[in-house]
Amino acid sequence: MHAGDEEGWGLRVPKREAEERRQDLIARGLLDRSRRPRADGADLLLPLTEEVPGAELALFAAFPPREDLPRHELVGGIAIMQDEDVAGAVRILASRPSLHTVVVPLSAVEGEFRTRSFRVLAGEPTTRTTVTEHGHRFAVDLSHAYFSARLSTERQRIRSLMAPAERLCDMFAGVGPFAIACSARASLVVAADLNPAAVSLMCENIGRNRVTNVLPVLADAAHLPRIFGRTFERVVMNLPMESAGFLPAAFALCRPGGTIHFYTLQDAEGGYLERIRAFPVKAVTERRVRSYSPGEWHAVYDIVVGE
Ligand SMILES: C[S@@+](CC[C@H](N)C(=O)[O-])C[C@H]1O[C@@H](n2cnc3c(N)ncnc32)[C@H](O)[C@@H]1O
Repeated sequence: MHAGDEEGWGLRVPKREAEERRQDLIARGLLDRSRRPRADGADLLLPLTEEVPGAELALFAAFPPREDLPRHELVGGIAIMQDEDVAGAVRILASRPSLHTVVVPLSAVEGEFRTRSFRVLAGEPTTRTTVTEHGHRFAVDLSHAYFSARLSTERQRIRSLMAPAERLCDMFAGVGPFAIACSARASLVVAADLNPAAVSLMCENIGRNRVTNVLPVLADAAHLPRIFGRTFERVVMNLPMESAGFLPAAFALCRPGGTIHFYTLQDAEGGYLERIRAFPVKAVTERRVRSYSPGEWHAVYDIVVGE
């Protein structure tokens, strides 16, 4: 026991399941984020905000107050800081047992592959980590392939819209998070990307998640209609800077009555409606996904394809 340790309810979980169980407790509002999980042999005790079935009383240390830490974003076991602050990075690393590395970006998200370069400020010298999202585990490498944890709600939204046994085409699939999140509802998911590193990580993720109906394709999305024809009930286009140029390919892939989810960056409500209505469209709805910069946001247009 250490000075400052306090008794509270905890849930004992095997260490190898800890990240998944932690996410589940977060989703149910039961994880006490003010206290540090405690290792006990092959188990981890996760601190709880209240007693739940199977909980036990244990001693937990308090985390240093979060407001004292420099701003950062978490992707799996990696914290991405905004500024190059080595002392701050060391404190961030010590603040959570699940973290292995703290990095700072050296560039914006750039190039055809939408990647960034990073400098490691603390911890293991790697940009590779594992992200757990709604029961799936994704291998990601921040400097070699695009991944954004902020799109997890959007992935679940698309999944919830799917009818059983749909054929889905993810035109810009990255390491496969949309494709794999939606695979349980689909008969077939074709998941394409131009970046060989992204497709290689996607293959790893297909294996890790024991998914058997995702077809990874290393290809330019513009070529997909010639390979697969107009065979899909749903098409995901997540290349927000340049998706509009691929609308002809998306309409050539999506069957009448099917839906295209067109993600784009815009600075005016309905900014892309005119371009979309140049195609056969039965209905279209628009939503804000997240803000990008002052006056600009990522939007998604859900387009029901007409005859
Ligand atoms: C914004 S990322 C989205 C990745 C993924 N959908 C996700 O949410 O993590 C866009 C992806 O499109 C890929 N890409 C860019 N141009 C492409 C093209 N012409 N055809 C296929 N993929 C492309 C990039 O390599 C990148 O992985």
